[in-house]
Amino acid sequence: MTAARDAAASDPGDAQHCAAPEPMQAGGADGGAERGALAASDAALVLEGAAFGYHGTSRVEGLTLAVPVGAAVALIGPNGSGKSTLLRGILGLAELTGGSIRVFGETPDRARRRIGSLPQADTRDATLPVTLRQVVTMGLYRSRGALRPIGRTGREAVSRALERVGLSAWASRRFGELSGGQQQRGILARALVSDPQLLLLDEPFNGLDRENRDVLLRLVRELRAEGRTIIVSTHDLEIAQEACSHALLLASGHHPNQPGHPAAYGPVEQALTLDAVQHAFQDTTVELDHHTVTTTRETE
Ligand SMILES: Nc1ncnc2c1ncn2[C@@H]1O[C@H](COP(=O)(O)OP(=O)(O)OP(=O)(O)O)[C@@H](O)[C@H]1O
Repeated sequence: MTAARDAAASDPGDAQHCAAPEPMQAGGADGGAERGALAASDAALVLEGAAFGYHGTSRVEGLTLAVPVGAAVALIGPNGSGKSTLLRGILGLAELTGGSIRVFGETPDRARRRIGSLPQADTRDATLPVTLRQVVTMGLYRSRGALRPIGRTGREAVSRALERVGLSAWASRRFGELSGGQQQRGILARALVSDPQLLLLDEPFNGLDRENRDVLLRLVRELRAEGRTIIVSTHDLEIAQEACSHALLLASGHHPNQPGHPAAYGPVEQALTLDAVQHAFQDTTVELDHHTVTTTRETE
């Protein structure tokens, strides 16, 4: 295995496998120093003791870190450690159950127009009778509202987004007729159409074939080179090493109902260490070399 995908299939809630060491400080891999050095205006995201969850219950907690503008952060952790919940919290869709959050110095609700997001593939309905172009156009509704006509500028933005992900020729196709990888790129175009400064990508590489994976990897690098900030959750640690400047590792709680917590945060080369990966993926054997990070369940 060249990724933590299989490890992530293990049950994070099994307390026997979760005899975890005390959580490392999120700033442990230089995150603290970085946070101190970053003026609020240089940070795309600042979390101070933040916790996020649902119905008053935290699902991920203890997040104290700053993400510099222009960083690409790989968000890594086993199933249930709270990756999606954190991403939803940044969008203002999961409750802030503790601490504070600032996105470009604002609350998530106020910053929402500056954020583009790609949700997990299994949260989409591909049966809707809409074309790819219509799906991408939906990305403009957040800033303009669904009832206001899109106009020429909007149509051009949609065309540019489609071109960017290499799907111009497929614009009139029904979304559900596209392959999984093309749908993924289409949703990325929807996220890009409003020219966001912060992109939240929830496991965009899951289930992609090599070609679509490479297209997406290239896009992540390009978007970052344009100065956009990206937070991408992934089970593929190679992607973190290939395309990201920073890594945030989340570990599961010690018991099924305990929230996840950060195991490490910082520049990839400092945060993505064997120790930190082992801490995050507690019931797996992890190997790390210059090129690949391999995890294997101990039971295998
Ligand atoms: N809408 C919700 N309401 C209540 N609990 C939720 C909701 N969504 C997720 N959870 C719970 O929050 C915890 C964290 O889930 P989350 O999806 O954030 O983890 P994850 O790290 O993204 O996992 P995965 O890798 O499987 O996507 C889990 O225990 C999950 O059951």
